[in-house]
Parts: sequence; C-alpha cells; structure tokens
Amino acid sequence: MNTCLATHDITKRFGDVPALAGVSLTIDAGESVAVMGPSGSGKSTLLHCLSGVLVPDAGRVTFGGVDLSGLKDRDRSHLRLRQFGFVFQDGQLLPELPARENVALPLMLTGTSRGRALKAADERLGQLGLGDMRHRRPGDMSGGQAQRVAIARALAGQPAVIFADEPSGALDQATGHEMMQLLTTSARMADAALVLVTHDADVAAWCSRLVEIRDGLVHSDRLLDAQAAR
Ligand SMILES: Nc1ncnc2c1ncn2[C@@H]1O[C@H](COP(=O)(O)OP(=O)(O)OP(=O)(O)O)[C@@H](O)[C@H]1O
Repeated sequence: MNTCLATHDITKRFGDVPALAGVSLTIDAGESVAVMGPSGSGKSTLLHCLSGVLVPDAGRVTFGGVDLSGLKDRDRSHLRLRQFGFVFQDGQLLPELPARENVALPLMLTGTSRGRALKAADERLGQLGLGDMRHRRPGDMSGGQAQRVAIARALAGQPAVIFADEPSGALDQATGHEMMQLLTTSARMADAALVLVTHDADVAAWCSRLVEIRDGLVHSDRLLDAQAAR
C-alpha cells in the first residue's frame, strides 16, 4: 500500500493546553482508520491537522509526500477541496440548496462547470440510492437521507481521503449502522482513505484500523477485523 497521508511528530497547543504532544501516523491509500479516545484527548485536533484545517506548531503533515505546512493558505485550501472530502455529525449541508446543488458545490468551487458538476452530482446521488431526492432540500429529508447526501458530497470530487467526525452521532442506531456501511463501502470502492473520529466502538468497528489517542499521544494502533471487509 502507498502512504497517502502522514504526520511526523506533530504537536499543537492551545495556550497552555497541549492538545497534541508528538503524534506520528501514516495512513495508506484506501485504508479506513477510526480514531478513538477520551473527551479532550486530541482527536479533533489531530483530524484538523491531518486535513490541513490547522497547522501544527511543530512536526509535519505530508500528503503524497508534500508538506502541508509548506503550502500557502490558498494552496492548502485548494488541496483540501480537490483531495479531501468531509462528513460531519450534522451533515453541514446548505439548507437553502437542493441535494444535487449541495453535492455539486465543491466541484464548482474547484472550477468544474455548473452543468458538469450537476451531472456528476446526479450520478453520485443515484449510486447512493438518492436519485429521487436530488431536488429536495436537506430540511425536507430524514437525518439518514441528509447524511447520505453528505457522503455523496464528500465523494463527489473523487477525494483521496475522506474525513468524518462523529458522522452517525445524530442518527438512531439502525440508521447510523446503514450510514457507516455506506460510508466505508463507498470509500473503499472509490479507493479513498477514510479517517473517522468517534466515541462509539460499534462505529469504529466498521474501519480496518483503530488508533487510540490519549493525552495528545498515540496510545495504541491496531488492525481490526473490519465489518466492512466481511
Ligand atoms: N480552539 C481551541 N481553543 C482552545 N483549546 C482548544 C481548542 N481546540 C481544542 N482545545 C483543547 O485541546 C484539547 C484537545 O481537544 P480536542 O477537541 O482535539 O479533543 P477531542 O478528543 O476531539 O475531544 P471531544 O471528544 O470532546 O471532541 C482539549 O483540552 C481542548 O479543550
């Protein structure tokens, strides 16, 4: 497997609080990594550093060998839009836009024409069983449907990495289970790596690897017998 994304001894403080105290991780193309740990242990900070949203105080984050902190803000934003997809707990879809426009938006932001972006969005929504929903706004969907649109949006630009922060946290157990199945299967089929922060061991069990963070450090890192691979 090729290393896609890596941190090299990264640290990050917020004032006096050491959120990350020296984390080195490598994430291979196509693998799914669950990040777990107690509240305040540094999981979200790690996700934000990996995805270029935050720059670590020391150490490096590399994507395809390129040091993210060496990039100008504008170039890092571009890389995020082109290479990374994001799924959050509440979907963070734009409420005033129908599903297809929500999915097409990141593509248009990277220069794809509106027509091509909408066509790609319709295809992706169709693949995820949401073809009939494409003209609906997020407020007119169930939470599970809206999260599927969020997955379609995250996948639309064919990202190398999908970052997910408690993606099923707002869903009931059965819908969350379906959502995790869709997310892990879609990521695998698209050959995208998945990095997922969760408090829920059942959610983590969908991934192929579990990294446990404690006090801003990697406490354990092990392979799982992922449900997604069964
Ligand atoms: N923007 C910020 N300003 C100040 N302190 C912060 C900020 N972001 C995180 N922290 C602190 O850094 C530490 C790690 O936070 P982080 O959000 O990464 O933890 P977490 O493991 O994701 O927690 P949770 O599971 O509760 O979301 C915590 O002590 C937190 O209070």
